[in-house]
Amino acid sequence: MRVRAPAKINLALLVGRLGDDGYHPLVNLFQAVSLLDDVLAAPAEPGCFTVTMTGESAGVGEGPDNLALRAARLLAEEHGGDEPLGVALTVRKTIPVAGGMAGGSADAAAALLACSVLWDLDVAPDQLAALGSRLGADVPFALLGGTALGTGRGDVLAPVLTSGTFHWVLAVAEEGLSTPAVYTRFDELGRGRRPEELDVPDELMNALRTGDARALAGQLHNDLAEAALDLRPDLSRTLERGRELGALASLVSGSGPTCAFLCEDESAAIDVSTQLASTPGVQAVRRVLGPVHGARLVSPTH
Ligand SMILES: C[C@](O)(CO)[C@H](O)COP(=O)(O)OP(=O)(O)OC[C@H]1O[C@@H](n2ccc(N)nc2=O)[C@H](O)[C@@H]1O
Ligand SMILES: Nc1ncnc2c1ncn2[C@@H]1O[C@H](COP(=O)(O)OP(=O)(O)OP(=O)(O)O)[C@@H](O)[C@H]1O
Repeated sequence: MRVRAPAKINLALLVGRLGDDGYHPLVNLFQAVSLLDDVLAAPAEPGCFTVTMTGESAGVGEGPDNLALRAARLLAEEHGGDEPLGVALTVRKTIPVAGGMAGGSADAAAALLACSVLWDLDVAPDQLAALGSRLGADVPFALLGGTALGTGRGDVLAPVLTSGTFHWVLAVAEEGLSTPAVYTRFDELGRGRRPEELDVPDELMNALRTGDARALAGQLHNDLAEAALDLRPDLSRTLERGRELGALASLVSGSGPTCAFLCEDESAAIDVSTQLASTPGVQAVRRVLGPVHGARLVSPTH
């Protein structure tokens, strides 16, 4: 079974004050984009769970902490019944590791879906999402895809209506950033919002509904950007460079350090992407579209 799952961009990320559970209440407007990881789930001896990482996966271990492996084990524990199960997973990564694009979450989501099909388990989508949220706050969105509003830890999702396709350019940084470290710096800066400040503006929802990239550009917002830039001041040069090159807006994706640039159309995105590649600190540039679907099975020949 082969499942493909998308990376995400946070169109709006509003962050409340740290809760007693160690998490922040969020208003998290996600969009899935066409940068995809692939997880292949092949039969293995009962009780045998393995993962092999391929592609751009430097720094990700193949041990018990691997998110795809944890997802498979969790699914077997909770829904596997009495028969011992096993799986040999192979992950092919294109989503940057520790890039603020939920790559680990995409792998976990893909592994949940691939194993549920491989093992022929009767698990409903909302049950998979519930398992996913135990693995990471971004996992339920990687299952759902599209454009969606996340509340709670970002894992309680409601789909959002959009028209057309948005053109994005991504600048992948040379080194990743740790999500907990960015949240900790956010706390140190004392920027947590009061509950009444956790709300998405109507203008943002309207821009998505009408597919108006210019209007959307004026509404993109990430509360974690200041903390990410504080840890990685070099990112401000990348953000600035994208705007100089004609992007409608630039933003840090989630906890960073990937920067996302919204472009008017395909030709503007080609211009931005070709010229951005030479910016110091930028390791790779990717041109992607959003929204795309969440984790889904692909035929073995793809
Ligand atoms: C920054 C985002 O990517 C935006 O979508 C997410 O909020 C992070 O999602 P994630 O990496 O799937 O998060 P998890 O793996 O569940 O948590 C990693 C760490 O991020 C912090 N965390 C995450 C989500 C949240 N609502 N509040 C938090 O404070 C916590 O320190 C947690 O220990
Ligand atoms: N299959 C996996 N793919 C990527 N990272 C994994 C995986 N399994 C475990 N990890 C670990 O998870 C951590 C976060 O990696 P990830 O690529 O998901 O970061 P991220 O995109 O910044 O996350 P997010 O945007 O959800 O906050 C890294 O320390 C990485 O080693």
